[in-house]
Amino acid sequence: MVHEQTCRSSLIIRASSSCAATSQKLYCSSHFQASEEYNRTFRDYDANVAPDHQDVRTPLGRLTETSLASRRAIELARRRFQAAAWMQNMVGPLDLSLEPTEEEFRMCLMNGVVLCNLINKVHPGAVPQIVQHIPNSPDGAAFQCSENIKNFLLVVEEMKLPAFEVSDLEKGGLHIGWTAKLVDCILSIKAYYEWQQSGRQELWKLGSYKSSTSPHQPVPRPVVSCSWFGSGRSEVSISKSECRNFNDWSLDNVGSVSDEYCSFTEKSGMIWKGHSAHVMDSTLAWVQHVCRKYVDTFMARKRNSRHASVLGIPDTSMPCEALLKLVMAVLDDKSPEEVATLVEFMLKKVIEEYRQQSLCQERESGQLYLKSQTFNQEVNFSKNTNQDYAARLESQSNEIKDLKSALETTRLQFQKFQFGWEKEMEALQGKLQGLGQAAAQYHKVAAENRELYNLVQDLKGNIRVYCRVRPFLPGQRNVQSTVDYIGDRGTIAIQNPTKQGKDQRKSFTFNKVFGPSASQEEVFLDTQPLIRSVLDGYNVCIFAYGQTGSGKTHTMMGPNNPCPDDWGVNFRALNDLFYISHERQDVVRYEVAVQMMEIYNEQVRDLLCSDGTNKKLEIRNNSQQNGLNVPDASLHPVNSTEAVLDLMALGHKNRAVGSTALNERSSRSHSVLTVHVKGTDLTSGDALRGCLHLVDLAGSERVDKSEAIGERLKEAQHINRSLSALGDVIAALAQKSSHVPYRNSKLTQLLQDALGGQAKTLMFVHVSPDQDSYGETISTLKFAERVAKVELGAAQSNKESGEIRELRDQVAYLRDALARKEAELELCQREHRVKGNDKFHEKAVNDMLAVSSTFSYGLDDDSIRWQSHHITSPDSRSSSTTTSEVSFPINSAVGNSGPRNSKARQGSFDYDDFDQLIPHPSLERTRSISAQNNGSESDRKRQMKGR
Ligand SMILES: Nc1ncnc2c1ncn2[C@@H]1O[C@H](COP(=O)(O)OP(=O)(O)OP(=O)(O)O)[C@@H](O)[C@H]1O
Repeated sequence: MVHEQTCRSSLIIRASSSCAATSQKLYCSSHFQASEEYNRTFRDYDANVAPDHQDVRTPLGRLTETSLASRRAIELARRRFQAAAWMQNMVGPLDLSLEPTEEEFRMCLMNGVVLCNLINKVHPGAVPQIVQHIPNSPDGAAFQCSENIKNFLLVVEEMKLPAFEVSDLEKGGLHIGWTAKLVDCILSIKAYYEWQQSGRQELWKLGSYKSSTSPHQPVPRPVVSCSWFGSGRSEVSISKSECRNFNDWSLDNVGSVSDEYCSFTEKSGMIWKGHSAHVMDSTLAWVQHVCRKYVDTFMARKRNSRHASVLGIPDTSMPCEALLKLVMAVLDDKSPEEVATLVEFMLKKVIEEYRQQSLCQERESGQLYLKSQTFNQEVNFSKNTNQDYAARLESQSNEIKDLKSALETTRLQFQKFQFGWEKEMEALQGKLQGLGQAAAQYHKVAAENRELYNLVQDLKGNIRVYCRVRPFLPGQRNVQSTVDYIGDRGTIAIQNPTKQGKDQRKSFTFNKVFGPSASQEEVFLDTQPLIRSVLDGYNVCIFAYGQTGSGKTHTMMGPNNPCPDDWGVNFRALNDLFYISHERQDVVRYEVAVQMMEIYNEQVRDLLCSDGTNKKLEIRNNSQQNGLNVPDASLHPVNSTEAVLDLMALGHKNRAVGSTALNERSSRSHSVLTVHVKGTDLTSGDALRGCLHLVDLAGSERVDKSEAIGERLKEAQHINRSLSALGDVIAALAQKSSHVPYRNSKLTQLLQDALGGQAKTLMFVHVSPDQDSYGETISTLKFAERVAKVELGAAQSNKESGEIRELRDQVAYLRDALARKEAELELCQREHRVKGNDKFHEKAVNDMLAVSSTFSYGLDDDSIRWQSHHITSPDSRSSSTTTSEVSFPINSAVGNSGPRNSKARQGSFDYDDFDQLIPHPSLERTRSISAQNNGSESDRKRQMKGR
């Protein structure tokens, strides 16, 4: 079914009858359903879209020619604007507004330069030479115009694009739309250009193109399938650009397809050709009215979105308006029968299309909805996150505030404490000063206390005698004891079972008597104060006396491998010594050293000699420099009881031990452990010396009873002799004899400084309860009683002031010098005797002897004496000597500074040698004193020098 119109291109639509029938039904249904809504929305349309043309619209919606012309004018204007915009874009900038009038549009194109540039842009080189403006030439503009436009139109013609007349540019028009051809031409170039840009994948259907014989390149015509009307059954061939967007399908498109470039597709069976607009008859007007109503429905829906859900059509008016125009153009030349079918078909297509689009949009909106949901969730999440962050931030800022306030509080508290501490420090400083004063006072009081303490000890007696009765040994049970009674006040009664009457019982009194059951600790208790005296600078001697097997070693050492309870006096004394020295370490610094010797057969042996040679030692009581009586014995510094015990173990190993008939362990030597203590007062710097002799004497048994013979007899005799000498010394001390026989035995010689008046002595007298030992017991107790009655007078501490030390040094120095000179003199005398008649040597010796002097000193009367012996004859055997003596006092006693034997205190020296060898400042002082006291001596010395 084809219908053609002559004045304009016509659209030929082929549709199947079945489609038409279906469309008819749809149309009727939608018509009656929408009639009410149409009447309402039509009025809205008149008010919004065409308010100036309400007078030409009948209640049934008839359209007049005026309204169509008006719409056409609008459409033409839109196409013009579109063309102008595209030209600006392609070859701009142009002297052309966005919405140019038709005259402006013509003026812009009139010289043809824009057109040539445009065609060259689309088809480069299409117009090889563009005539530019020729100034100062009256015909230049006309020439330019004709040449450029002619060339442009040639190219357009070759490209089979819609052209225009040159006259269309040369003069303006009086009717609306006189630039329509110009606009059509531009837009067709635009369409071609866009097809070109798309890659030419579709056919260009706007017309045949010239072959390669054309001076320009062939331009293929694009064929664009528009899916606007359905899926293959019906298609409308139209410019691709005009189908790109549904909104673009406006009156411009209608105008475009109204030209003859709309074509025909065999597939769809529909042909659309351009045709001229005619006045429609009443049927057509009715159809148009229906379309109009349809359009107006969308308009109303645009304003009221709830209608969109009813019809499922996109909420836009422009496509509907374009559709209306299209329908009007299509139905323009149709018969009423054809119109009905065609319209129904078209409406059906429209509805389907819109439904599909609606579905797409729903899908899109669904996706959009999902996206928006996701987005909303993300927004909510981020909002929540932000809220969390904000909450955290707030809590952190609150914490910071709390911390700041806590810091401030702490700072204030610290300041408060600091202030308090400063106050306390001041108070403490005051207290410290007070304590310092108290400490000084304490030292003073402590010193006084020490003096008082030792005074009390002195009052108790410097020789104390304690008696200890040994218990019966295992196996001696049921044996009657000789000890009859032991009283509280140091009384012991010994009974003789073999005698009767007053001779049967003898009593003795000592400082204390310990019975057989007395423990080691009890025995030591009264010894303890003496240990303190050692540290105060006193000499202390503790010795155990008694017959063999009476328990001396047990008291002093304890049994073999003793437990602490069985420790003897030695262990306990040393323990106390170190304990007290440690207690006083802040006041006095003590140095402790140990010697251990034995006296065996009147020979002194070193028990701590590391090489085990047990060499014999000399006792030198005048060795005052270091306070050692036996300076050659090894001296071991110690700082603990354990160290002393180790040394004692070594000493006992070296001690000579033999067995006798009385006691297997009986030792036949006196053991002497001497602990030397040297203290330095940390405050005053005063030095003190003390020593503690711990003596385990050999057994005092009678020789006949011990049944010893040979070597043992000799040992026993030595032991008895030394014990007898000890008794003699004690007796001499008791009688205050001027001579005390210390040198009668090595034992008394060794213990001389501990037995004299300046020492404290404690003797443990041991008694065996055996009846067999009665005689020994009585003699032992008698000896002990004699000792107990000795009054030594006040003990003296070995403290040295600076002056005493100086004098002591001086004396020692002089003694050394004397010893040297004596050795020299003896050597000379020996030589003289050898050479006999050698006059020369004789004279020399005589000279020397003539000036020799003997220096003697003594401290007994707190003075130093100086005696000079002048030899007047060279023959020593017949020489006569004159003696002069000088003595001068010293401020304080030096102590036991030398032997009382006058021989030991004398030496000879030469005055001249004395001057040369002894440049001692103290001697100068001595000599000056000597000179003052004995002028004749110095005179004589000068005479000797002169000679
Ligand atoms: N008080 C005591 N308690 C218990 N046992 C003791 C006591 N005194 C001594 N003995 C014991 O008596 C024995 C002889 O003692 P000890 O060896 O001490 O005598 P001694 O006088 O030292 O003899 P010696 O002169 O031969 O050295 C030892 O077995 C000892 O254990």
